[in-house]
Amino acid sequence: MAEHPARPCCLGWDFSTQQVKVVAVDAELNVFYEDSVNFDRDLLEYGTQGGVHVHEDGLTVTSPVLMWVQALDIILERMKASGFDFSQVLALSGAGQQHGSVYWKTGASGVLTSLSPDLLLHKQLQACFSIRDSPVWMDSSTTAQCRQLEAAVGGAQALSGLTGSRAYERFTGNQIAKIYQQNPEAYSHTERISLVSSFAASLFLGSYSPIDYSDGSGMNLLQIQDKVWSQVCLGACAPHLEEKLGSPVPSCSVVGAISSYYVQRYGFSPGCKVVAFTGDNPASLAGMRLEEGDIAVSLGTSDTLFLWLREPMPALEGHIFCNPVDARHYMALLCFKNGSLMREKIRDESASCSWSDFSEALQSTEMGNGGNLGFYFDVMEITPEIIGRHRFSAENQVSAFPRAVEIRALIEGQFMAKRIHAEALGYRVMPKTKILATGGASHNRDILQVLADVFGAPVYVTDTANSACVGSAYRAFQGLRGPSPSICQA
Ligand SMILES: O=C(CO)[C@@H](O)[C@H](O)CF
Repeated sequence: MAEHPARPCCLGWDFSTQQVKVVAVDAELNVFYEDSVNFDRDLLEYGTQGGVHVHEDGLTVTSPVLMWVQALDIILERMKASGFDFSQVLALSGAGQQHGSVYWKTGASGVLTSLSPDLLLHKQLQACFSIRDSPVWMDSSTTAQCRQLEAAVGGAQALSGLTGSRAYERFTGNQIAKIYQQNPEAYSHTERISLVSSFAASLFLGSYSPIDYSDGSGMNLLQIQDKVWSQVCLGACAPHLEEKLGSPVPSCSVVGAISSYYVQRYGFSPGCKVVAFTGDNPASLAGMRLEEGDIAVSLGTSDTLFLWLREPMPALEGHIFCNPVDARHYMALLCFKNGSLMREKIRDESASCSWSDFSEALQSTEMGNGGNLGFYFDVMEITPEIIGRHRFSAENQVSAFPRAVEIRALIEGQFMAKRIHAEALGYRVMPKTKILATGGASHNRDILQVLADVFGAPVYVTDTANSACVGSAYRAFQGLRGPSPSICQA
């Protein structure tokens, strides 16, 4: 086998909804290796669609936890077969789809700490989970538990002020409450509850990894200011929950050295460090190298805004998480369901299905659209909860606009809504603000010009395909540097 030159690196993992992915990043931050296992394509025996099972009630959505474990086995075996030099891995970190949860059965820690290097992980962990089908972020079956939690803390705004979000069905505390209420025996046989991120870190550690502040902010359980579990929220969800969760840690913490399983089976260095894993969106914020005052706008099927905040103002819309890069700061996520599908509908109706006609309409109309405003929600919007098309001239509400006015009204309305909701969460445009645009619509310069005009800031286009993985590798390097008193300790 040709000798590869030594190339010290960090690995970044992403345990996402549809796949497990890994990148290797060298000291110059170049990605020189990547691989992925797609659950639907490569693990047919689990029968998932989009990596999940949607249950008959149409609300419950789960993923088989052993599928995630087996995907990791496949990637590691492929890396080994390709001659990847694991001894050069200085540290690793990773991301997981947010809000999903893993339930380790009583006694599982004994298996995790004594893994045999002669066997694959999924063969050894078969009996380690009290819940074999983990609830994931697409689940919306816990509305009753959401109302119970909000009532326990004094309402939706009170919960948002405490944990960064009002109660959401996908948030982990509500999922745990449902399992406790509907499957108390499984809950009583659970010794540890992980997020997908800390579950993945546990596989590498060979012991239970703590939950990090940033992903823990997506549970409706963590007090985001004090960075401790909220006793009133824990108590409202399930008994003895704090001991099952363990104590949360700063996101850039080194949580331990890699398990001897990987040293003996794959040739990792015994000194390889494991840095706390976090949620996919916090990891993406790191991967996009966002700084204070910056915004990342993902213009896809739904539009997602990533904000870096110093002084958050928790609201009933959007989510505030502890910042994964600087524990003194925060990040916010705003999701808008009426994104590209809405833009495509108006393109078809008012620009003859042509993006070039759409662009010409934006070029032929002035910023401010002569005082005409439009808000377009053909599906029930998340932010805020509203549906329908609403048009206003400078004088009053109207039922239609000329074609070119309609197009500018759509785009200006979408971006003004983003700025208004961002500022409601405490975001402020700063002189150094950069806007990073990604996703389909970021290929249209005329749409980006409106984005720049609305925010009064320069717009840069970025590719975020690997952002969660690459961000995780960056965070592994950050963890290696050791806790900077200012930014790693809250
Ligand atoms: O629910 C979400 C964020 O709150 C999603 O972006 C998941 O993190 C996707 F995995």
